[in-house]
Amino acid sequence: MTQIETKTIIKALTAQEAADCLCSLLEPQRRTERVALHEASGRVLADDFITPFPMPPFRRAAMDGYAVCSQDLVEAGPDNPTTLTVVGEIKAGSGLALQSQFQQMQSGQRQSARIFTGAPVPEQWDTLIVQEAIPLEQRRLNPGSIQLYKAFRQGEHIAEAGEDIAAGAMALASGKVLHAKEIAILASFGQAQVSVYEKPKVAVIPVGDELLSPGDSFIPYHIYDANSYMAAARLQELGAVVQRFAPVPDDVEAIADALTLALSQYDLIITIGGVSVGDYDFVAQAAEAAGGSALFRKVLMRPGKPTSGFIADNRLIISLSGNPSACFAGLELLVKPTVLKAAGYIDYKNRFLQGTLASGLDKSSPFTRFVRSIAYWQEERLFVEPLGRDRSGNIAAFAHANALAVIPPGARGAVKGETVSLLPLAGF
Ligand SMILES: Nc1nc2c(c(=O)[nH]1)N[C@H]1C(S)=C(S)[C@@H](COP(=O)(O)OP(=O)(O)OC[C@H]3O[C@@H](n4cnc5c(N)ncnc54)[C@H](O)[C@@H]3O)O[C@H]1N2
Ligand code: MOO
Repeated sequence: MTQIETKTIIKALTAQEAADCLCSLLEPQRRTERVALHEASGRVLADDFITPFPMPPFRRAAMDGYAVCSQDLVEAGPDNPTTLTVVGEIKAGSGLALQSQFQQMQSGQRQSARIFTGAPVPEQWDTLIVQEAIPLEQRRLNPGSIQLYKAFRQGEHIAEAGEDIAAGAMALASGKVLHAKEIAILASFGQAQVSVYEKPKVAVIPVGDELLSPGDSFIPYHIYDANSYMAAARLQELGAVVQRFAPVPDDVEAIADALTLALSQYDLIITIGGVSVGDYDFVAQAAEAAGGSALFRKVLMRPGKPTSGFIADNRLIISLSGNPSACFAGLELLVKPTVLKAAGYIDYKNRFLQGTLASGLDKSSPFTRFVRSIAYWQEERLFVEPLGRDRSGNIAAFAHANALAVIPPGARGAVKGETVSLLPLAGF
């Protein structure tokens, strides 16, 4: 991570600026490991993959039919059938013996071979005629020869060695996320293992005297810690290894101790709660006690205004608000791009879409609002419908939301039919 000059610290940023600030301070992931190909899904490729051989690896049949020399057929026509002798059969998996078997063949001898999709095509033949071009009856009655009534385009239905990917080509660049199709490419080249970036290790520290962990006996006027579970689940989806800490009480020393421990073992630290302006909001003090300096102490967004960023020991601490919706917004807007970058993604920034507001919002806000909404397509237009009941402490709208609608700051809110940006969420 790059060293920060304390004098350039900015205290309040927009959500985009805060995400950019965090990402700019992260060095790209460098630690790598080798994993079995069948366990590589979702991982990020650490080295460019240079092909060790061409693909296809050999000249092969793309259809079931007959291998022929196109030259033998140049004079074939409706009134001038040309007969070729079928001298053998080649199927997929036919080995080297095949090459010698057909070595003697030359063009002009009017010879062909029965051949099947995926089989190697010996050099002597340059064209494949699909079996449908020859009547079934004729093939059955006389499998030893074929009669043709027209010429065929040279090279038809033959896949040349390397026509898909040449040997020595960069088939996949480092930073590529390995999904099914990338894994298919690596498997095609016989790679049983692949070098990927290590998953970033992230600590999640919930803070608050009121917090119980799921499974604890209920205590009146306490609440169950929902946010650290939400954060851990999201971080895992994003490719991180997560350690969820037990809730830490509202105590500077206890929070600072948890941060110090986390800073010694994890790449990135997420705290939740205790970051606003109340007398018992100690996260900022604790971050400083643990050696951190503030990058920003407010994000100009709703929900999630108290979201803060710190840097300590060249590691980032992202402090999310305790209100579940605020925590959620912070996860999507700030933590997601940061973790993706930490995981080695090249393309880690959030992508916003444009949609039409399906209903108006007359709530004003001095900051940009990120409103839990349902986005849907109708007649090729993208609409976005705010879900309402969007108080930051509420959780009911979570289950339905598949987007955050971005409502610009201002006194008037937004009107139905207005074009707004939206951030797609899981389920869109
Ligand atoms: N006088 C002011 N008060 C508040 C302001 C302000 O500007 N002036 N900002 C408000 C805003 S906006 C928010 S958001 C909250 C955020 O406060 P914190 O981030 O410090 O969060 P807490 O106070 O610790 O908790 C808020 C709320 O969320 C519940 N919570 C906390 N942790 C969890 C968890 N892990 N799982 C589920 N729920 C959690 C907590 O019990 C509170 O109800 O501050 C406003 N106040
Ligand atoms: O900014 Mo707070 O996160 O709205 O409730």
